Amino acid sequence: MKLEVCSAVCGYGKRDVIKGISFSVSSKEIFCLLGPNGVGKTTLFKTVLGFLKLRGGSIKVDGEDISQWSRKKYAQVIGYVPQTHTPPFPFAVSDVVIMGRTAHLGSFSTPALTDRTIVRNVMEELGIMHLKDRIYTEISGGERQMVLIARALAQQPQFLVMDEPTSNLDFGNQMLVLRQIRKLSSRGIGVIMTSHFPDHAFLCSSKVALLRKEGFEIGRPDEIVTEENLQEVYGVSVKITSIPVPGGLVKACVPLI
Ligand SMILES: Nc1ncnc2c1ncn2[C@@H]1O[C@H](COP(=O)(O)OP(=O)(O)OP(=O)(O)O)[C@@H](O)[C@H]1O
Repeated sequence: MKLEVCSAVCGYGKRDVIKGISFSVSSKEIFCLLGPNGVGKTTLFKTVLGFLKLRGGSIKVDGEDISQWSRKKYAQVIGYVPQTHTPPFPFAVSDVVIMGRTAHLGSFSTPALTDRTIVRNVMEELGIMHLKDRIYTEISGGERQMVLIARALAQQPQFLVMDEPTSNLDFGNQMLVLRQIRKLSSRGIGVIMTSHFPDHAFLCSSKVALLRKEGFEIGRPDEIVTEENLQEVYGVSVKITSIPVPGGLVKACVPLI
């Protein structure tokens, strides 16, 4: 499947935040959006997910304009891991994850054994089974992040939109999530994610967009995540090095502070 964003304009009120961005994400691709705070990454995500009205251009999945899709159809195709989430009720963690199955249930049906099995499998895979009976509002920020990822995976979408999926996580859980993202893409899911760590683009993405206050640049990680671009966009001097690891070389950014 292919998700195409063509000349999209996104924003609020009278202000266009993103002007005319175009990119595509296919099954198995991991597209990483980088850019400073406030540049419009979340705004773009909310527009792709249909939470904000597209102000220009089009968004298509396999050539079909998605602007008229129902919420249920969106949820069947595109999963979302938001940056933060505060539920109105003190749900048990397993109930939050099972909400990911909503898009697959009929109007009056309750989750079946298959839904519960899917939920158990994703929670086991993410190593959060021990949280299943805890109250979601009483767990840590990082634990919540893992629960939100589990909820999106339980949805079994074709595309996964992840807004800073590693933001609250400790180093071990960051790598667990990046590994999980790679695994999902190898299973056929197209992933669009944001990160504040350029290294994450090297570690798992196949394509990168670097958003600036004015404009953007899209390409392969090694074309976009360069010392010049990082200096220009973040105002930080960075040395990019290649490190030999089993199976090849991996690039890493070392800030010169
Ligand atoms: N609901 C809103 N109404 C009006 N303006 C908004 C709203 N939400 C965000 N903005 C503005 O839109 C711009 C882009 O915000 P956005 O949250 O998309 O940035 P971001 O790149 O995701 O930032 P961060 O990296 O800090 O999460 C900012 O100037 C922000 O102040």
